Amino acid sequence: MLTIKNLNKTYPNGTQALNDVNLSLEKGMFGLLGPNGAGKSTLMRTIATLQLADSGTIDFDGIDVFKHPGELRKILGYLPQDFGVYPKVSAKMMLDHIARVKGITNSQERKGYVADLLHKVNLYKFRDRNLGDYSGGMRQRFGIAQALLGNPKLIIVDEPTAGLDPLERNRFHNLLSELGENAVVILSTHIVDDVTNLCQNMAVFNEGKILVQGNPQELSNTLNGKVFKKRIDKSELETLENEFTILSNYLRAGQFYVNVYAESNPGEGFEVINNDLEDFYFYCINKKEQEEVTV
Ligand SMILES: Nc1ncnc2c1ncn2[C@@H]1O[C@H](COP(=O)(O)OP(=O)(O)OP(=O)(O)O)[C@@H](O)[C@H]1O
Repeated sequence: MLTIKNLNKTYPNGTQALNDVNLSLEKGMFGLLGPNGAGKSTLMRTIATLQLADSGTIDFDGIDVFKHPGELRKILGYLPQDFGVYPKVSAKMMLDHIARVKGITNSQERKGYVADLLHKVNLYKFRDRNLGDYSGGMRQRFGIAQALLGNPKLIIVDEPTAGLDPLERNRFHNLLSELGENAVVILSTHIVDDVTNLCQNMAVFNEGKILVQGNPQELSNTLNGKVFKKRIDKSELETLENEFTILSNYLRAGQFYVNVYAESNPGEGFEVINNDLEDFYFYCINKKEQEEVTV
């Protein structure tokens, strides 16, 4: 349904944010996972017709997105990374306004539609509260409501859970997971758990490039038996870095650990672990000097 071919973008300051991006997506939740500065927002904004690429094509259900941006906008729902709200306007009034802009001119129809949406994102109770008085999680749910206006076929959400507490994040996840049943949903994030929890399909993205694409569990499984953990003294880290492919270092209950990638047990003190998507993600990012990750 969404096909991106040979997409390139270099900003005037010389930063190459998109480097020959190719992607093919069908209905469902797709996770675009990458570190800060990888180029995720550039890709999201380009798909959402807010900026142009230097070269390449994007096709959604037969619409050439660069030639007919207006056609795409009719079926697009977009929650940008920096989603601002008018603080002195209520959720109900704001959604009503956006619905009118999106062409729902009949006021009775609009009223019912907005009420449905507010129920869906669990904000009906707070419909008359000013958006400026919403919590971060409520604002994000409002953001989803506005992105859902007009039953979009393509939904883009850019780093939506950063800053949400675990409860709000859960609520937000439940809401997002419903969307993938009827639309192509692209979730751009640097939070590995969001992708593990929500997505059937994902790509690791870094330095403007898709490093690998596939099912999160299957990708993670490719490292089975090859990730080893060791408790170390923090001072040993530098030496270990020269010797091994370190995926991550972290604290657990005040103790310092490293996760290492190796074909077989690298030696004393190391134990094989039940590796997860985070290990796979770090593995890909560490391999950044390579064109593509072989799985
Ligand atoms: N308007 C711009 N002009 C110049 N460089 C830009 C512009 N927008 C983004 N960049 C650069 O392009 C690269 C990709 O940025 P982008 O915001 O797309 O990444 P990202 O993956 O969304 O990062 P983050 O997770 O931090 O939001 C970065 O190096 C960034 O500094």
